[in-house]
Amino acid sequence: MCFGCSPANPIGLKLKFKMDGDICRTEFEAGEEHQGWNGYMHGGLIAALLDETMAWWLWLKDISIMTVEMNTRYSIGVPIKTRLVVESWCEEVKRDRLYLMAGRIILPGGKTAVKATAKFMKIDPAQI
Ligand SMILES: CCCCCCCCCCCC(=O)SCCNC(=O)CCNC(=O)[C@H](O)C(C)(C)COP(=O)(O)OP(=O)(O)OC[C@H]1O[C@@H](n2cnc3c(N)ncnc32)[C@H](O)[C@@H]1OP(=O)(O)O
Repeated sequence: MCFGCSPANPIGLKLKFKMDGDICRTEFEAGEEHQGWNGYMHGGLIAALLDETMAWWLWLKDISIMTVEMNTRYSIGVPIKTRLVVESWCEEVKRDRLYLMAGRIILPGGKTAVKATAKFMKIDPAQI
């Protein structure tokens, strides 16, 4: 029951993903329960949004992976009760096992609030 994407997880983000060319995209609106500072989304949950969106770029291509490293650059506070667009893409594949991914959160109006890069390692699907 994935915290990011399962429709059955009562406290999950219930994200749904679509590929658009080589971009994986989802939308999310944070509520009061997702706050850190008043009015703004919690940074750890922002990282979860990006982790999940980068992971789904790979899942949608039937690649079983786990996150092994992630870096997040928070440039603008992410307001709650605001429609966010989250995008991910693949930048490089090393030795057919390590996927260097990137993602961003876009605010209404088009500004990028948060950027992330991460490494995902291909695993045996039987491991998960
Ligand atoms: C229905 C749909 C649901 C869909 C549901 C979608 C859910 C998505 C969830 C989001 C994704 C997550 O958050 S996943 C959860 C968070 N992540 C984790 O818990 C991962 C924990 N880590 C692990 O379990 C392990 O590290 C593995 C299995 C990933 C890899 O272990 P391993 O197979 O033993 O690999 P290991 O020997 O360590 O490393 C292999 C090679 O990669 C190199 N390597 C290792 N780490 C790195 C690194 N960060 N950067 C560079 N290189 C690295 C090593 O040096 C080594 O090089 P060489 O010696 O070969 O030269």
